[in-house]
Amino acid sequence: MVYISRQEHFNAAHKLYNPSWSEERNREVFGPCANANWHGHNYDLIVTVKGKPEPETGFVIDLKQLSTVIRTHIVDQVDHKNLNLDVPFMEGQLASTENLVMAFWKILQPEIERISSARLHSIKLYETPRNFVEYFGEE
Ligand SMILES: Nc1nc2c(c(=O)[nH]1)N=C([C@H](O)[C@H](O)COP(=O)(O)OP(=O)(O)OP(=O)(O)O)CN2
Repeated sequence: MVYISRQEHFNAAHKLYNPSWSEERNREVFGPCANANWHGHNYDLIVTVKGKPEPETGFVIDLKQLSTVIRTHIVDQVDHKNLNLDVPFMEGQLASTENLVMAFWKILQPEIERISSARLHSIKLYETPRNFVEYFGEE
């Protein structure tokens, strides 16, 4: 089994805010991340798939095709957007890094299976160079 990864990048605005809480509670829990006028991040997204290299190509998956899938279904939907307001698949969810990777998994898994016999292994999302989340599809 070989694990192969593609990294993509996007910029997006958000705030961490629970609408069922008071302003004070949001400020207490989320601090400056609850700022009413939003803040932005330069996100780095790393998608890893696993499989056996195909004898005819030596590829587990064509990285160009993997990049196209990630860009079309994720990056184009979130880049230069407000994650709380502009992204239908995040509607009603807190725009945390954890919730983003889980939403990305639901979208990418079937798309990767459609183009390849490789399987999605993990999604890693850097919100800042020091804050990142990795998800393996477990419920
Ligand atoms: N469990 C989570 N905790 C936090 C998340 C998150 O998505 N999940 N998000 C945030 C903020 O949005 C953001 O990541 C915090 O930014 P910041 O404090 O500026 O982090 P930096 O790494 O840039 O700065 P340091 O100085 O290293 O703290 C908060 N928590």
